[in-house]
Amino acid sequence: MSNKPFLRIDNIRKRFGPIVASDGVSLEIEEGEIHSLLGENGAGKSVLMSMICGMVRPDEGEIVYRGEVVRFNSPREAIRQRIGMVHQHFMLVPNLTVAENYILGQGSALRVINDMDKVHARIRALSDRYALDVRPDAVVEDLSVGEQQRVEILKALFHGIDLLILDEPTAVLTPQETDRLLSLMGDLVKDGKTVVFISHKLDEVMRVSNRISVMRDGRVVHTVDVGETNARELARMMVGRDVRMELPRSPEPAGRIVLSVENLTCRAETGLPAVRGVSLDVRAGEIVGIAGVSGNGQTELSLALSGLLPVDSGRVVLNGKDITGLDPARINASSFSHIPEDRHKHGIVMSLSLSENAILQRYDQAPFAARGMLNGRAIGEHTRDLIKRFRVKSRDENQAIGSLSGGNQQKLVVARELARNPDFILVNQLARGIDIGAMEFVMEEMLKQRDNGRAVLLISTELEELFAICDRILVMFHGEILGELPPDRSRLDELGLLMAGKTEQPALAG
Ligand SMILES: Nc1ncnc2c1ncn2[C@@H]1O[C@H](COP(=O)(O)OP(=O)(O)OP(=O)(O)O)[C@@H](O)[C@H]1O
Repeated sequence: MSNKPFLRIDNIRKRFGPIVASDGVSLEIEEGEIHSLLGENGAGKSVLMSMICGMVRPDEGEIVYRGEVVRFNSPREAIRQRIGMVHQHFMLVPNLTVAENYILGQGSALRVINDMDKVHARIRALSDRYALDVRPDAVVEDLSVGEQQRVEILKALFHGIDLLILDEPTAVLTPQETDRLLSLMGDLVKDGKTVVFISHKLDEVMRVSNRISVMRDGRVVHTVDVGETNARELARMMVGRDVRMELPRSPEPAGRIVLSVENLTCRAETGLPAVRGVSLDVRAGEIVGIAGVSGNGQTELSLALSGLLPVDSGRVVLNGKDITGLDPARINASSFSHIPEDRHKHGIVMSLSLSENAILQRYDQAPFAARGMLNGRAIGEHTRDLIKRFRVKSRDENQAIGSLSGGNQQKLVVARELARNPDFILVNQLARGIDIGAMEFVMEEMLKQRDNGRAVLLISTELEELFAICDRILVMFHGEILGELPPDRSRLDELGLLMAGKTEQPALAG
């Protein structure tokens, strides 16, 4: 490694109106290292990476890359300088092939068509070299989430990047796919690439990093070598206190059936079958988990339960009452809370304030409304209480929710839904994007709900989330429930196999 750092971020400041996202942040990335970036929700990780990738311009400070001050005006300019980022939400065009995605916007169609053989050959060579299993002629929408992520990574390599930024890449992967990604990161650095890895999962960060930086309040407050730290210390650096990794649980037996799903079938928006005869019960005082790789019908199951997707056949019964096919507002009013997978689409209205979002389903009910008028004081008090209890990082309750960091938006949705005191809580991705300190708190709140006799159905791709709070875990694959397991970490491999659709061990030869 040379004396000059590969990438030096020097005293960068970035404000959004009164909000300080980067408060004089400085960071050095060395060539050939895996550098992880940790920090609480709203600490400023995404904004910092967006500045390195040309998506956001800093107000002050310098980015020095390979010894030269750089100012990127677009991601394309950053890619030209060999800096690429794989975002949490993939940027691929679903109905095009892998190769077509890679050459989008790359010069004249004629030249590209003539070069298509070369493009395919280059993709195959890179795929072989890094064992990525990417076929250049595969259509993106036919691929699983894990495969699409490999397509995104290979795209960055195809463009010849030397610095790869991965933003929470393991959030949607099975344990097996996560192992594979972590070892790929190792192979990339062996070939001289440099990786920045953003994650809230400390075990992964400990496994792959050379160095780890922790951000707080828009600054890097610690940079440590991996050999000199451990997960517990990292958690403390992030959150400023000890974080409990295991949550105590009371052994209360479950009570009456609150939600019963009988042989439910529905189709995805594309018209293809998505949920194929799912039956399950959730009882008062239990948390039932549904594990699975995303794209196996979980989205449609939760939308169908909450009235957001038509049901083809089967029944949903809540508190003994058939709610199948009711409109979402009526389901919402029947003691049914929903923490949705896609909070932007189904959870919040980005342009509205925190207050307005806090009472979205209850704006016409006491104490928030009386005689047809909104009661601003009651709404304000309620919202401030949610913000305080769930530590939603925000200026005040009148701020637009769209300007909060992703994790803080999620905290407000969870706070709102739990405050409604429902009998049944449907959760799809509880802690999506939430940092570990907040996750501990949110999980404790879920366990309190359980202990107070609520029934919870928790759909998640995060196994840690499921193991931490579920009483039993169902595994969903291709629209069906393939099996049930206790929340026992020693059976992680079994769970991973079920998530990949394997219900039986292969027969022994002979
Ligand atoms: N476009 C914007 N307008 C206003 N404020 C913004 C904007 N983008 C980011 N912020 C603010 O900047 C701060 C840092 O946000 P950032 O998204 O970088 O946090 P983060 O560390 O990535 O958090 P998370 O782990 O929740 O993703 C937050 O307080 C956020 O509200």
